[in-house]
Amino acid sequence: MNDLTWLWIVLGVVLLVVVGLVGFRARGSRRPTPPAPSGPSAPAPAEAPPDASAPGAEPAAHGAPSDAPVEEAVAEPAPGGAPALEAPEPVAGRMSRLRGRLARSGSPFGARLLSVLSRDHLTEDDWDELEETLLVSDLGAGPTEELLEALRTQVRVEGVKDPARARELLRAQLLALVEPGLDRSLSTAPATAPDGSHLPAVVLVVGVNGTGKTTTVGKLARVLVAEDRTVVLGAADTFRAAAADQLETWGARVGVQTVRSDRDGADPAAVAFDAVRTGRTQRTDVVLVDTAGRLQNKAGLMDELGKISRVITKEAPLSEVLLVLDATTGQNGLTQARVFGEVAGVTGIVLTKLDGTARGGIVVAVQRELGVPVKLVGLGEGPDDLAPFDPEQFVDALLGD
Ligand SMILES: Nc1nc2c(ncn2[C@@H]2O[C@H](COP(=O)(O)OP(=O)(O)OP(=O)(O)O)[C@@H](O)[C@H]2O)c(=O)[nH]1
Repeated sequence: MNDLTWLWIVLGVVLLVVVGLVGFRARGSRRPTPPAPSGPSAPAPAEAPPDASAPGAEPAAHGAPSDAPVEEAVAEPAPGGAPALEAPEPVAGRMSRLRGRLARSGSPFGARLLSVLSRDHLTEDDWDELEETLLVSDLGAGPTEELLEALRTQVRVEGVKDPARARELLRAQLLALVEPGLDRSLSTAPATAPDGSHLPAVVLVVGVNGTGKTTTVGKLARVLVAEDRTVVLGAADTFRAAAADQLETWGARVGVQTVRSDRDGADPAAVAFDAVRTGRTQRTDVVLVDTAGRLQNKAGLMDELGKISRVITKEAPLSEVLLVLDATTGQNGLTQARVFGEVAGVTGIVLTKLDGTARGGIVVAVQRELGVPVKLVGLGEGPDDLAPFDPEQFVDALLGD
């Protein structure tokens, strides 16, 4: 071989190495592609400019951490190239599966109550201890007073002879406060319009930022998919840039389409409208609409939620308005609940992060505050850690058995 041949061989090898390196880097930086095509971007018939100057408007500082668990959990690509669809866990039995986490929201609450109640002769100090324990659990002043009154009467009449009887009394009283008779079912059945066209059930999800709305919409989509319902998601949280991506990722994992806008700060009502229209034309059972949760003045909130509801109801009636509340925020959560209750016509409460608090009494307080039932509870960051609320299991978990 002469010198020229060697030169060609060396050049060829260098070229191969360069091409290989470029290809490797390009593959490493690609985002996972969802299996379902994303929905049409909202045509935004009445788009408003981003309202960055609104009172209380703020960049969502928690955006990054809240996205992390979803992105990490994207399914591995199937052999065909598209990510494999996940099969959500069955809904029945979820609360018992998550009972260990629920128990954390009861202890030491239940244990302390039982230990005081089982004492031989209850002194005024014992009753004070009971009252303090109940108040610390976020049960609220009214329900605490009612519970103590009922217990005092029973103790006076029949006495409490043993821990088993104490537990029985306490269980019955706590259960009564949680109101087991309330209708906690979700209205997710589609209907037919007078003109014979299809009307999906529309569920609007509201609440302040960071409470877990987007996560809850994603988990709820899985609940519905597990029940063989067809679902469309509407990413009407156009305020936080990553929210639509986060929602789309949740949907893609179970083959659910997300309707979103291509533009940050697009009119949320336009996106919500588009999602519901998509649900109508595709004859979907349920449309779940995520909204932005910025804390602002009541008038601004009323305007925004009012517009979203009006625009949606041009297409289909609202079946549910779910208020997402973070169980760890205690009395602050109740103040938020009051405002949303007044402006949004809430039909049910989703209490998230019950796994992260020892203050399970909030269930009672928030139901009293709004006069609507807790329908779902969030018990962790896992995709299927959302369960229909079951009062009996909840009280049993509080008391531990
Ligand atoms: N431990 C626990 N974490 C939860 C639960 N629900 C949601 N979270 C976490 O709460 C954080 C905020 O959730 P998001 O769904 O982004 O909250 P958001 O209300 O949509 O926030 P905005 O889009 O800013 O309005 C995320 O890290 C979630 O993983 C729950 O039940 N338990």
